[in-house]
Amino acid sequence: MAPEIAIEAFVGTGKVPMTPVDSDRAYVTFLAGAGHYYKGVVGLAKGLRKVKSAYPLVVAILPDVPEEHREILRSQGCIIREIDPIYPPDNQIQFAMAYYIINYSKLRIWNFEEYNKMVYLDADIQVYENIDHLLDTPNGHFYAVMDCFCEKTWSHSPQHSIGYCQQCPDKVTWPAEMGSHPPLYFNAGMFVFEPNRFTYENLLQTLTVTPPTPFAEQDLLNMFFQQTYKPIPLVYNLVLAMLWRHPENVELDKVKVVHYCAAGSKPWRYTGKEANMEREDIKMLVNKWWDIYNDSSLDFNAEESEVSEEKTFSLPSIMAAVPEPTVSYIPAPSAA
Ligand SMILES: O=c1ccn([C@@H]2O[C@H](COP(=O)(O)OP(=O)(O)O[C@H]3O[C@H](CO)[C@H](O)[C@H](O)[C@H]3O)[C@@H](O)[C@H]2O)c(=O)[nH]1
Ligand SMILES: O[C@H]1[C@H](O)[C@@H](O)[C@H](O)[C@@H](O)[C@H]1O
Repeated sequence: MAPEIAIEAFVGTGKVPMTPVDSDRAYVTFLAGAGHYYKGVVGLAKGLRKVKSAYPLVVAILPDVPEEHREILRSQGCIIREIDPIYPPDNQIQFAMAYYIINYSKLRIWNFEEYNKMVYLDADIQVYENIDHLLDTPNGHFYAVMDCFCEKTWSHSPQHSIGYCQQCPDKVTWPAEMGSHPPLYFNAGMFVFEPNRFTYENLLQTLTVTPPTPFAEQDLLNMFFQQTYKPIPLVYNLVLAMLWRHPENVELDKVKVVHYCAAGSKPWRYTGKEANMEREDIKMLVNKWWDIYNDSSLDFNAEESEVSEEKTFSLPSIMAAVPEPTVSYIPAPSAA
């Protein structure tokens, strides 16, 4: 049976609010390392400007991001929020990608209590239509898009082993002999959440007693928010593999948010040589990303912007009052 998708709240009219917006709402992304992901954040900041989002983009940033990258992000109007890394308990585990270990640090965003509601977006995401209405969704739920289990990064999973995917649950049904049906599982590249200190501490506490698993913080978040998770339509996070795995579920012209997560699809690394990367729809989406990235008319203009500078400058003083709970640090492999 197809799962219930929470669409009633999505009245996205395409209209952009003209009145001053709540300063306790924002978009947030996460940045680690000295590689090229900062380009993703630049692209995202420009993409949000292009769709006339009324809310700022906060960047949860790890200490290993070089100063010149931080400077570029500031010059693009991003609000830089320093975070410390978070690592899971020590364990011999093979992550789906070795660098996923660093993604546990994303959990710090629950501590951004100066915001009541945020939309999290990975740096390899681009927003092509205004999605500010996601910040009007009723509180008390964790909103995200259901993932697909068909790519080989999922080969560790029982779902993948029998060819089951929640995107087409009737094609291969879940066999009774494999136990109870697995709960719905979301992709953690995009989600709507409420920062909250209690949730934050609870998440970190849960992490200390949860052995790491292949999809790192994505698995942890799925477990933690299982009861409050509400699936939202895939137009809010098109995981690219959906294009070749479940084309019948995708209406590309309606997609608002594209997630360049398929192997070889990150626009700043795209060569077209990896599997599926020569598809016309992929080429079109990669070009569309570059068009925004290269569009200098979308560069941040402090005078035109209504993003509150006050907020930018008041952050350190707010956060100075909030001590970070202790977690263990270990060196992480870097993502190219
Ligand atoms: O060196 C890095 C690696 C990651 N990131 C940040 O972490 C995010 C997640 O990394 P990927 O985009 O490479 O991850 P995928 O899209 O392949 O993976 C999926 O699984 C991951 C499991 O850790 C996360 O949950 C992620 O959000 C989800 O989309 C990036 O977008 C970026 O914001 C960096 O800044 N630098
Ligand atoms: O959640 C995962 C993740 O985003 C991976 O990067 C991608 O390869 C998978 O297809 C997806 O299911």
